[in-house]
Amino acid sequence: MTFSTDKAVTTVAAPAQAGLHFTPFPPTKGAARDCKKLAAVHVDRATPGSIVGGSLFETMKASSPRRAADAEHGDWMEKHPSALTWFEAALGAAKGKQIVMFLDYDGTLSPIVEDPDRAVMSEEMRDAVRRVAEHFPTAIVSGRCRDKVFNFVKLRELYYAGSHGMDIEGPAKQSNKHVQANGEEVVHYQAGREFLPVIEEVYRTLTARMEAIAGARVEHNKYCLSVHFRCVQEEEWNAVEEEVRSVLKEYPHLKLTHGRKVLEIRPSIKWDKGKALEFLLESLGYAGRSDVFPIYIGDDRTDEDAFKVLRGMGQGIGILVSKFPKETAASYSLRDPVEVKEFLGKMVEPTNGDGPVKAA
Ligand SMILES: O=P(O)(O)OC[C@H]1O[C@H](O[C@H]2O[C@H](CO)[C@@H](O)[C@H](O)[C@H]2O)[C@H](O)[C@@H](O)[C@@H]1O
Repeated sequence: MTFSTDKAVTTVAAPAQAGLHFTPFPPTKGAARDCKKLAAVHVDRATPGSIVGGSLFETMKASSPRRAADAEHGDWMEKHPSALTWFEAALGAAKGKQIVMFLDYDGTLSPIVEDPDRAVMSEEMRDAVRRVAEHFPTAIVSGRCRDKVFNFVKLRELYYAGSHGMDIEGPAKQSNKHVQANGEEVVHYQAGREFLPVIEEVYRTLTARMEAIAGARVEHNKYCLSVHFRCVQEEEWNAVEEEVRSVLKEYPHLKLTHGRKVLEIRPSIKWDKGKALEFLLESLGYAGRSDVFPIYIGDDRTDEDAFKVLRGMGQGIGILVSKFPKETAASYSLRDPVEVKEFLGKMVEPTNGDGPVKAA
């Protein structure tokens, strides 16, 4: 079996020359979860003597970052050059245009850690994001629910698209305005509200089922759920998947995708991070304008929907955060959140007098 909705990411043709490329909740109880401690209370659910196989195991092996031979890595870097090394080229096409920044959270602004509740971002990163947002409209686009990602980022001036873009809010601009009870005008959008009771029901069922699998946990992200198996012994990954699939059989209007050691359950609606990017550009009054240059930085499969939208628009750049070659529709790459911070810092450095880009 394969994950039905986690579509294979488009492999993109190599740019002729690097640089000329595509200008083209509830919180868990108590303390941090420690994978080693959880492994110690591991209950063996694998069939004795069985070879671990099947979809999840195979898919994870296939999609997990892996070390590549130097030549393979070199080829990949030619297709997806470093946005730091090729900074001038990457941002050259933005000259005179309005940059709009889109930033994924986990693995992009914060390093991947075992306990999702502890994926905090550094003060230095917060400063870098704050400074970028002083110059360009900036949105955080995350699989986490909006409140949770806001509590990590804590910057009111940003737009937040939580639950994989299904729940969007930010300062009011051009369109999609909504007047709140306190009279404040905000950009506001919620897709799939009708799914909230179903998501709640599945959350309760899955949480109960996962109690039998050491290290597994279910995270409530309001419009979607994340079933984490980072702390589950590899032999049991299939058990996690089987439990999830057996529950989802009863819910044909929910779909299953996967990210970094996480299974993600969300409503089967045509809404994703790419749609959120389009919605935000429209809300800011930039829909259909050729003088806009969106930059999207993300590390995970769900970010590919946004990279593809940028490719389709032929405007802006997608930047994949990865140390290893991965299939991606992004044009450029950065190795890790440390490089993301550096890139954000460079974006607001004054260069050539008026800088490479038009300020917001
Ligand atoms: O769209 P994102 O902001 O990247 O959110 C995707 C998922 O991120 C989180 O899980 C991932 O990060 C955790 C903390 O580093 C890590 O423990 C986990 O293994 C990763 O998959 C978040 O907890 C999920 O709810 C998001 O769906």
